Amino acid sequence: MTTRRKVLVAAGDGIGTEVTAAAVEVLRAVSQRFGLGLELEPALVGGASIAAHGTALTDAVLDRARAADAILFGAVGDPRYDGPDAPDRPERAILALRKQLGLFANLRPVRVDEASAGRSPLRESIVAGTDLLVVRELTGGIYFGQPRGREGERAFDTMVYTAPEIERIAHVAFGLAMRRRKRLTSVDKANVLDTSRLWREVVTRVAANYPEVELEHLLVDACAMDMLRRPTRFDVLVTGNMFGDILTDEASMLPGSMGLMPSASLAPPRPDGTHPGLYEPIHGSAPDIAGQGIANPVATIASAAMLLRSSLGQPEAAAAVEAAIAATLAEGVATVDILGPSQGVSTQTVTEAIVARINPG
Ligand SMILES: NC(=O)C1=CN([C@@H]2O[C@H](COP(=O)(O)OP(=O)(O)OC[C@H]3O[C@@H](n4cnc5c(N)ncnc54)[C@H](O)[C@@H]3O)[C@@H](O)[C@H]2O)C=CC1
Ligand SMILES: CC(C)CC(=O)C(=O)O
Ligand SMILES: [Mg+2]
Repeated sequence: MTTRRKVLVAAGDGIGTEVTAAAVEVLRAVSQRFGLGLELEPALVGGASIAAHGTALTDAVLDRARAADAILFGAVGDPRYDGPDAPDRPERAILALRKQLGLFANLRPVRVDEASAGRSPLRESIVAGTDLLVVRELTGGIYFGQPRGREGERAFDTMVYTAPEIERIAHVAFGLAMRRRKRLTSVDKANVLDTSRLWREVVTRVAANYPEVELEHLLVDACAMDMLRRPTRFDVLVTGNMFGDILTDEASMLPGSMGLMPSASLAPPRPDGTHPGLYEPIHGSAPDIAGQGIANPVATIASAAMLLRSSLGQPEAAAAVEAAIAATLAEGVATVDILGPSQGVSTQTVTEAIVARINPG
């Protein structure tokens, strides 16, 4: 198998820089322990790139992203560039990377383990045992549809999906369901939207290739409710770009924090079976806590584990990182979003505890 090892590290803004620095420490430790020879190359994106170059994503960084074996991404978003006169919007960087690199499949696992199960008995009784995977279509839908624009007091966006776009994400989701508990929930708004009626038709068609998978269709509003009422009933969910974005922020409250939610954004596989991919926590730059050293680094470190497995073909190294995260949380070492201000520790303390478990030397 080809040795893949060049990782572009695009930290971005706000807590993106803090949680990415933590994941880099972990990648260095795992590289040392497993002799991976990882090359970690920093790159400016988002507000940091606007400040330096006037644009959220330079062509040079896009070229480096194309050439890398994988990308570790923090988060973009900076209130300084929210206004109408801003030279660019930081968020354009992540949207452009997804589109330009063809990262159409966004996998967002949600697991509730002992350590993160709710701290109230009622909550624990609902969420314990949750193990679901949201497969979000990432390069189509309303975030990319044309036309879009603003005409004075009127603004518009367009939701577009084509059958081939739906078909390929459906195949990814059915394939993953086959390797899990063989249940797939397709989430749409077919009672209102034409794009959703096509979505439902195409997913049903693709299902014929996977007779062992039990398929159900669920409207997105009902899904939002059931995600909180009975999350353990879900195995794999497949949905469009915006619904997947919203449902996964909601799902982060099952383990208890956005800071526990990793993600992988994948392009079609290479001949050796690995995928070009971008790996990022599902959260944003969190300006409300940026600079305080209290951001939860677990989502980004768990994203780095996904990177090792899916883009670099290093399942043992990935498992070592995941085991170190689980052991650290189980021992009660966690940030304030999990344990509250009196017991929560800093980003650095959690990171050091994870690194120490990977590389005790
Ligand atoms: N992929 C990306 O780069 C994303 C960028 N954004 C951008 O981030 C900026 C802030 O957006 P928000 O709506 O505030 O969403 P956010 O995800 O940054 O924060 C939402 C809430 O969760 C908390 N939180 C998030 N991550 C955390 C962590 N690791 N540890 C502890 N607490 C955490 C924050 O403190 C905040 O209270 C915006 O500019 C938005 O556009 C938002 C989502 C994804
Ligand atoms: C810029 C946004 C679309 C990013 C986001 O919220 C996400 O991907 O979860
Ligand atoms: Mg989001």
